[in-house]
Amino acid sequence: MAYNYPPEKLSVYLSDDGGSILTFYAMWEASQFAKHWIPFCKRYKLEPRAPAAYFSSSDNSSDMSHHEERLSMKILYEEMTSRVDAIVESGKVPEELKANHKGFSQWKSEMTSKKHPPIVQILIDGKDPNALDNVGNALPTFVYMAREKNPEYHHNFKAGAMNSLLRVSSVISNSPIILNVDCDMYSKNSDSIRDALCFFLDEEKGCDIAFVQYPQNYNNITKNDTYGNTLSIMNEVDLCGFDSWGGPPYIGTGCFHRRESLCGMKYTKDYKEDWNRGSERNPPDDIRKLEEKAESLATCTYELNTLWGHEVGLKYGVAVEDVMTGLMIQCRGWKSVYYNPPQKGFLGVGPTTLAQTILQHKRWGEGNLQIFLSKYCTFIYGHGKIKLGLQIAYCINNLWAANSVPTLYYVIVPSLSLLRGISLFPKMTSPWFIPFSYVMVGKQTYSLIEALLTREITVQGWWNIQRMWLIKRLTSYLYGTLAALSKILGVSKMGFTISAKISGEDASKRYEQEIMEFDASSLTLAVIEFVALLNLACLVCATSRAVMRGWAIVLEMYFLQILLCGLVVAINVAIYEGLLLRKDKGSIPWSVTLTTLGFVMLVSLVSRV
Ligand SMILES: O=c1ccn([C@@H]2O[C@H](COP(=O)(O)OP(=O)(O)O[C@H]3O[C@H](CO)[C@@H](O)[C@H](O)[C@H]3O)[C@@H](O)[C@H]2O)c(=O)[nH]1
Ligand SMILES: [Mn+2]
Repeated sequence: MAYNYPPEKLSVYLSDDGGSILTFYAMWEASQFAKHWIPFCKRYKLEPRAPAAYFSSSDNSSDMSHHEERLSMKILYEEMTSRVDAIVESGKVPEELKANHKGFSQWKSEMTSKKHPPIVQILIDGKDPNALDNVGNALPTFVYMAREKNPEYHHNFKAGAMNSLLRVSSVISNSPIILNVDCDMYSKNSDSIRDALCFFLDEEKGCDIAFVQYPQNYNNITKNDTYGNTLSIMNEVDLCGFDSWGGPPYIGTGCFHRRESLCGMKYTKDYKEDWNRGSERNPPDDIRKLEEKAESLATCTYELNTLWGHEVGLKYGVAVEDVMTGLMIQCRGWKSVYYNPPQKGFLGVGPTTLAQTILQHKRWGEGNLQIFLSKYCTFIYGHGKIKLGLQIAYCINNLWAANSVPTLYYVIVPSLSLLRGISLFPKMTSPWFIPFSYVMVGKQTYSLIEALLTREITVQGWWNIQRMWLIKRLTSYLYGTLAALSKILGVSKMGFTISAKISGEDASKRYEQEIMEFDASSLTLAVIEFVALLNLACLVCATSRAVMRGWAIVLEMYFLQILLCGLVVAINVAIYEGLLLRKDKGSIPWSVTLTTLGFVMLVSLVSRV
C-alpha cells in the first residue's frame, strides 16, 4: 500500500482461501495502521516499506524528528501486532471489536475453511473522498476477499484463487496492470510498480508485452544455503537466457500482468491498451451492493461451463499453473520481460527443512513434467508460435523430473559393477578416457565458476547445491515423475501441497547452524539413503581390492568408476552423519539406518552372485 505510486490508481487485494475472520481482523488492523504508516514512509522515503522488514533493520537516520517518529511508529506497530497475535492465539474476535466494521458480521458460526460463502469486503475505498490518511492524503483501495469454498466443487488451488481475484478486481478497480505476489512475500522496493510500468508504456516495444517477471528471491537463505534453495543460477543465468528468446516464463510471484492478456486475449498488431479503463468507476452510494456484485463472481458455480481455467485466466489441472499459464500467453503472441534490478523487488520465504524442500520440488518437478508429457509440450503446442530457442529453454525445467531416471542409473549401476569387477568406462590408457574425463571435470568446473560469478553463492554453498542436486533427483523428481505418470494414466489426481512457512524452534536453530534436518518421512528418503550406503560399501570394497592387487591395476581399469563412486560418497557426507553419527532430533532414526544397511548388504550380495 505504501508504494511510491498515486494512491488513487492503486488497489490492494488479499485473497484468503481459508476464509478466516482472524485474517479479516488483521487486515482491518492493517487498514487502520496504514493511515499512520503510509505518510511516515512517504515523508522519509523509507525502504523497505513492509513494516516488519523495516523495523528489523537498524535505524541509521541522523535526522532527530525521523528518529523520534520512528520510535513512536514502532510502538504503534508493535501494539498492533501484539493485539493481532493475542486474538489469533485466542482464536476469536471479541464482540466489541466486531462493532468496528460491518464486515465482521459476514462470518457465521457454521463456516469453516473448507466451506464458506464468498466474502468481499472493501476496507478502504480509494474512490471515497473521506478515505484519507492522518495527514489528509488519499489512500489506496484495500480489499479483503475469500472465494466461496464447498467440498462439492474443486477449488483448483492457487489458480482458482487467482481467477476469482481477477473477476472480483474487475468490478472494483479493473486496472489494466496486475501485480501478483505470494502470501509469503513482501515488497522490498517501493519503486517496483513504476519500474515495471516503464516496460508496458514503452511506445515502441511495450504493446506486445504481456507480463514483466521479477526473479524469486528469498530472505531466509543461510550463508552456505544448506538445502540449495537459492534460485541464483535460475535468476542470474537461465531466466536471462529465456529473455533473449521472447521472454521468461511466468513463475507465479513478483509478476506484473497485463489484465487482458491474462484473461485470454490474443495479441494482434493493432492492439492498443486502454489505460483509462480502471478510472471509470464512480464512488458507489451503496458499497455493499458493489461487494455483493463482486461476491457473485467468486462463487463455486460461477465458472461452470465457462472457459475460466482453460482459455481464460490461470490454467487449471497443472501443479505449476504459473509456468503453464505463461506458456499459453506467449503462445497467444505476447512477449514477456525479465527484470532483475540490483535492488531486489520482492523477497519471500524459502523452505527451511529437507522435507519442505523435497515437497516444493516434487510439485515443481511433477508439474513441469506434466506439461512436457501433455499436448502443451513446448515442441508441439509452441511449434510455430514461439521461437525454437524458447521451446528448448522451457525444457530445462520441464525435464527436471525426468532427469531422475538417468541419475538413478548413474549412481547405482557403475558402483554395483565396480563391486562385481566389471569395468564400464574406458581404461586410463585408452584415448576415449579423455572425452569422458573432460565431460566429468568440465561440467563441474563450469558449474562452480557459474555459481561463484553470481556472487551470491559460496564454494561451500555450491557444494551444498550439488548435494541437493542429487538428493532432489533421488526424491522429489523421482516421486514427481511417478506422480506425473500416474496422473497421465488417470490413477491419481492433482494436488497442491502448500510449502510450509514455519518450523519448530529446535529445527529453526539447526537451520541457522546449517545442520541438515532429516524430517522427511523414512520412505521419502529411502532411495537416497540406500544410494549413499551402497556407494560407501562399493568404495570400501574397491579400495580393499586396490590394496590387495595394487593401485596401478585397479585404477587403470576402474578410475572413472571409482571417481564417480567417490564423488557420490563425498557429496553424501551429511547423509552418513545423519544415518550413523548424529543423535539430535533432526537425525535419521536407527531403525531406518539398520533397515537400509540390511538392504544394501542384500543387494551387494545378490549382485555378486
Ligand atoms: O489452494 C491454494 C494453494 C496455494 N495458494 C497460494 O499459492 C501461493 C504459492 O504457494 P506456496 O506454498 O508458497 O508455494 P511455493 O512453492 O513457494 O510457490 C512457487 O511455486 C508455485 C507453483 O508450484 C507458484 O504458484 C508460486 O507462485 C511460486 O512462488 C501462496 O501465496 C498461497 O497462498 C492459494 O491461494 N490457494
Ligand atoms: Mn512460497
